[in-house]
Amino acid sequence: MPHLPPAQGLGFRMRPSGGKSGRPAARSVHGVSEVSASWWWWSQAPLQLKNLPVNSFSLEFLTELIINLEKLENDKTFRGIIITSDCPKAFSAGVDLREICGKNPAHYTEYWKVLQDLWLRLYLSNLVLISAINGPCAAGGCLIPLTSDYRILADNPKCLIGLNETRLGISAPFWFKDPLVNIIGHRASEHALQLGLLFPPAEALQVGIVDKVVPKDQVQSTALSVMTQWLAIPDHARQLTKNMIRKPTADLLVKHRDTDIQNFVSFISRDSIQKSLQMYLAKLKQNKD
Ligand SMILES: CCCCC/C=C\C/C=C\CCC/C=C/C(=O)SCCNC(=O)CCNC(=O)[C@H](O)C(C)(C)COP(=O)(O)OP(=O)(O)OC[C@H]1O[C@@H](n2cnc3c(N)ncnc32)[C@H](O)[C@@H]1OP(=O)(O)O
Repeated sequence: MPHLPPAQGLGFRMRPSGGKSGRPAARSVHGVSEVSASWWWWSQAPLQLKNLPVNSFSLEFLTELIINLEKLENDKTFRGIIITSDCPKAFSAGVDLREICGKNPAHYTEYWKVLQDLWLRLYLSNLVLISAINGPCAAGGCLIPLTSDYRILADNPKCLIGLNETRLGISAPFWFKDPLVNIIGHRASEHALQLGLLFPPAEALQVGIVDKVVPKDQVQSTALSVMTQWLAIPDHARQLTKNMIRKPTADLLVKHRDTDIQNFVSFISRDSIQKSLQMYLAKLKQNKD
């Protein structure tokens, strides 16, 4: 892991709500983020993503997320995580475009490798992962939902979800496409991916990219109730089954990850792509005004 300087506004929060176990809240500060590990409910941890303003995946944020997931995975008292956003504007805006614009090939290589690491850790996690999606998530912003076991989306027209890469003039990586195919099927994925569809809640539910749509103020309580159902299953049986179903998909990335990195680095280093990225970033800033 690279050494990371302290940063403000970056972190993950595990919010206490009068935990049933009676355990005292543990609070520790690590490098870039403050992690307050408390018990909210027996063996489930709410993980709130907070990289203001839009939870874009900076290298630093990705690295911290991986470290925190590893800690939860190794802490045998946790059996599941509810992942949500603590940023009002988005669940996640995906790849942080500043990480892939105006940097050098070594940086792009490291960035893509860490993004792959996060995907692998999530996709093969032994924990029950539930995405409580309380904001928009486009393209790379779908990484966490697509690698989760269950997705709950807030019923708000701003909460668009989907792999819209083609609309940005790029193609989704195969390891984004594969989980989508596994979730919504081949034909629906062809349609969604080629057209770069971003689904509003009702359509997202219909196509199956999310499992439930509920009013925004019920996303957390619904996630808790779904988690209770999943935790009623013995861990070892559920984990073996999850692994059996997901391993072939994960193995594809493991096998092809070096080639995938090379392809990404050579693509992103092109002058034409760098120019498009600069224009897209400028457009995002203009839209704000
Ligand atoms: C030509 C484009 C090419 C893009 C990629 C090229 C190559 C990559 C190759 C392969 C990767 C494939 C797989 C993954 C791809 C991705 O994830 S690409 C990123 C996809 N995400 C987006 O396009 C989301 C863009 N953002 C938005 O749509 C909106 O910001 C929003 C999340 C809906 C929130 O809207 P709003 O509430 O109106 O907030 P603002 O638009 O004002 O945004 C606030 C600030 O956040 C900055 N920002 C937004 N998204 C990103 C981002 N992805 N990376 C970095 N920064 C981002 C935005 O500029 C604002 O900044 P300032 O406050 O103005 O400084």
